[in-house]
Amino acid sequence: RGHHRFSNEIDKRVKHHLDDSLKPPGADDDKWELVAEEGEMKVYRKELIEDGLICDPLKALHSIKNVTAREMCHYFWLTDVRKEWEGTIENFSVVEVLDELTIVIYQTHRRIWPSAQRDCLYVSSMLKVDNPPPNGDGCKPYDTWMVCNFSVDLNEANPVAGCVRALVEIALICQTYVTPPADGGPITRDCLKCDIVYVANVNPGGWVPASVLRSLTKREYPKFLRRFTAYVQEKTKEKEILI
Ligand SMILES: O=S(=O)(CCO)c1ccc(-c2ccc(C3CCCC3)c([C@H]3C[C@H]3c3ccccn3)c2)cc1
Repeated sequence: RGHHRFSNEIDKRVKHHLDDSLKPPGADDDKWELVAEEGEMKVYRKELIEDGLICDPLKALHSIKNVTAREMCHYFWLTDVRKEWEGTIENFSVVEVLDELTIVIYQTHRRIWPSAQRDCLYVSSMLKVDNPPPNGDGCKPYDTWMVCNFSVDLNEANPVAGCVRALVEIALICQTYVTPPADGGPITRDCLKCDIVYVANVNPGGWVPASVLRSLTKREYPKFLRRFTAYVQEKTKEKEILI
């Protein structure tokens, strides 16, 4: 991984997510509200208003079979396939390449009537976590990968006129669990499980009706997690295991 002007910022945010985001809700004292539950997927939210804007933190836990942490993060980070699973952005472009796993993305979101359209400009970095904190239930993950997306204030070349800049601080933290086959045979996809923690802190950057935004997030995050995880399972099922 190359060193660049955002390296220290990335390290700081990765440390924050490992110290804070990996904890399951309920471990810490603050009140997470379960807003959606479908099978292994649990989506939590906290109500938070900053400067009069709805900035509700979101934390989702999920566990999916047959894929690795690296594969989940790879397909989340890779812009070539972004449109295959991301249904709420209108357009995006890679503004800058910082190293082989770190880029800057500019994207516009579909407008939410009656508020103005939003755009985001953020660093997106994928990395393997070398020394993950031990998790509660005792069994050690095979490996831990993360994608960190956070807003930066750069002079975007040609922002879409009329957009209000939303600020994002997002992490996808994935851990692979491998159950070797009893007969000592090779590891196949049905030996794999990937536990996911997805955290999203989005500041809308300006006024959006509270009821509209809250019902949108309550619907869109579970939909995104359902669609994205199914996409990765489908995309990898005939492929060599990337671990
Ligand atoms: O995980 S990612 O990095 C994937 C790359 O795209 C990500 C996910 C979500 C967002 C985002 C940005 C803006 C908004 C709002 C704020 C006011 C108007 C738009 C929302 C709210 C609306 C919620 C939402 C949740 C899930 C999907 C889309 N929409 C979410 C940004 C990045």
